[in-house]
Amino acid sequence: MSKVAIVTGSAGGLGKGIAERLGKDGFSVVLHDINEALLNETVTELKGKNYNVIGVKGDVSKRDDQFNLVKEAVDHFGRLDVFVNNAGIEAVSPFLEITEEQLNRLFHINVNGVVFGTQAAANQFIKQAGKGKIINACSIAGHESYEMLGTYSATKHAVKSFTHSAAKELAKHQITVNAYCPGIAKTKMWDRIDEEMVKYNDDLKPGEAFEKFSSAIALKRYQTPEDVANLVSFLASEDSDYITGQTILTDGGLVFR
Ligand SMILES: NC(=O)C1=CN([C@@H]2O[C@H](COP(=O)(O)OP(=O)(O)OC[C@H]3O[C@@H](n4cnc5c(N)ncnc54)[C@H](O)[C@@H]3O)[C@@H](O)[C@H]2O)C=CC1
Ligand SMILES: CC(=O)C(C)=O
Repeated sequence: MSKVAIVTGSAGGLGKGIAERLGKDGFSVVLHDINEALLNETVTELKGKNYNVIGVKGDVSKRDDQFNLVKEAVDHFGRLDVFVNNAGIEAVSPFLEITEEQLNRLFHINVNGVVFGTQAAANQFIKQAGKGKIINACSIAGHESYEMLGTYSATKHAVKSFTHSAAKELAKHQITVNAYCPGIAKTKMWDRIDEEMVKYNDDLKPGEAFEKFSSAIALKRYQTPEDVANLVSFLASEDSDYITGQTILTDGGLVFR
């Protein structure tokens, strides 16, 4: 029986790249997203490449949706081995303009989502007599706090903290909890960040915020979903069995810790 992985927010962007890589690694993969139309498209695309995948629509910020996601995975594939808390959203604004709505929206999805996903996956791993891997999307913004991305950076610092505490508590079940911390990847998320940064700075033209951030990368190229998937593939494999509670940077040399 092949191993089973769930990847949240995998209809597009980094999540899609991770789902495809885990499929290539031999996992049966449950794709999950709030965007049902895009999710269906991606599931069809990956099935066309002969990966063993299904799609489940849901919202990571809703605890019931996360438990339902794990149930659907187990009903369909019989077990669960890896849960990737990938879904996340951004917000761009000066600190003095951060609103209650922005704080609630980002924390609900980026932080509550990771907590609920971890709880749902860990419950299943414990039912299966332990062992399992939880892998969270953190960011360079979980190590460094960025101007105009204050709320987003705070949520990623919270992801780092929950990665540490969950790793400590779940280790007795042989469950590992780690996080990948990407740098600057050209997904829809960065298209939106770039667009918003232009609105707040008359000197910036479209594309320039992305270029400015990217130009500081030591390896001199922006990140692809495959770069991120390489690290997640390792964290999902037995080669990472002795690693837990780590938030690992994959950023081409941008933030040095
Ligand atoms: N793109 C980048 O440069 C970086 C991204 N990250 C993190 O990587 C993760 C993926 O980012 P990207 O692929 O760039 O974003 P993206 O915006 O391109 O894709 C995110 C996916 O998550 C889905 N999603 C959004 N809210 C959801 C919800 N409530 N429930 C379920 N699905 C939902 C979206 O529909 C979309 O398909 C995020 O957690 C992000 O914070 C971290 C560092 C850098
Ligand atoms: C999008 C992101 O994670 C950044 C700017 O670090």
